[in-house]
Amino acid sequence: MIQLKDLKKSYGNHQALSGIDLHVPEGELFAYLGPNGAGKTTTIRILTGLTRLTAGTAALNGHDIREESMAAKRQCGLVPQHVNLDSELTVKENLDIHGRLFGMSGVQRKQRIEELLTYIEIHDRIDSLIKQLSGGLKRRVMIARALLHDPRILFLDEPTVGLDASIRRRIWSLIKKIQKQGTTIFLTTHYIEEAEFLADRVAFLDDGRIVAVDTPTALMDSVGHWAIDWVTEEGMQSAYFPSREAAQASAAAGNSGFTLRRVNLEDAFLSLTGKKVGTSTDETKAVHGGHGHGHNSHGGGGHGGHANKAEAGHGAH
Ligand SMILES: Nc1ncnc2c1ncn2[C@@H]1O[C@H](COP(=O)(O)OP(=O)(O)OP(=O)(O)O)[C@@H](O)[C@H]1O
Repeated sequence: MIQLKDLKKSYGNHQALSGIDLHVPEGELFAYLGPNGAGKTTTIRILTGLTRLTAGTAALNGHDIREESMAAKRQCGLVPQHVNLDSELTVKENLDIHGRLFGMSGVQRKQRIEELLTYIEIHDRIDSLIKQLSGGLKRRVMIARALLHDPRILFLDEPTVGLDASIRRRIWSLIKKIQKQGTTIFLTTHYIEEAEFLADRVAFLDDGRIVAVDTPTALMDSVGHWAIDWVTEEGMQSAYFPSREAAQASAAAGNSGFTLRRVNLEDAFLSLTGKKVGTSTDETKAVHGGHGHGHNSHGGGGHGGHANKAEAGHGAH
């Protein structure tokens, strides 16, 4: 369980977090979604004891991170955004060092390392040097390292950034498997599909503030179910509709090319903030069309058909 009350963080005059309130119950997979600089990593760094909060309170499984910092730290494991394994050491040696830091005995370390490497399916690489591993395998070793002391809460900061789609999906399965064991998972991402696929609930973070917290479905439903996109001189525009038929009817009334697709979390974020979250890797959902459409009719079609502007091409990471 993670509890934040009015959490604030300033770096000099810059307020990175402006009063975050959150409750993540035990066993939940919670995604923290926001664009670059929104404050995702700062939140994780505070919760894992890597940086100090400026105001407010935070607790992990009831342990206040300031008053009971050691107990709070034992509750959690962290997989940081950037690979920070020792590349000249083997998988086993990297994990062993971490176990020593947590005061585990030699027998405990040996047993747990064997168990975890089997669990994450890289036991055959136990004696490989880190520098010989692919990006996906390094990420798995980092997850194993974070789980070594058997934490009840796992923080994953952009766990699949830079990995290709098939490797990303393997990491997603592993994350789901870890959650099934009862671990609370707090994950930051700006991959829309990652939050949609994995999360029980999602928080939208923008400029140090939470603008919405709900299930992915509820957040998407608040916008509509189907979207059409079209390009104007001002950039990409989108309109949202309650049904595919309504979206198609509106698109057919126009006179330029359009894309018909399902609404996603990016649309929900865009509706609330006017900004894009970041990178969408979804290649499959869009359907292209293009005849008879007047742009100004977008958004007028029925319930939920509202328009939004997004800068074309913005948001690549
Ligand atoms: N050590 C620091 N000193 C000064 N400013 C910082 C520091 N760390 C972060 N910031 C600023 O705080 C804000 C939040 O940064 P943070 O790294 O938490 O964002 P983020 O959502 O994790 O972004 P990203 O997706 O790029 O990792 C940004 O404006 C960033 O420039």
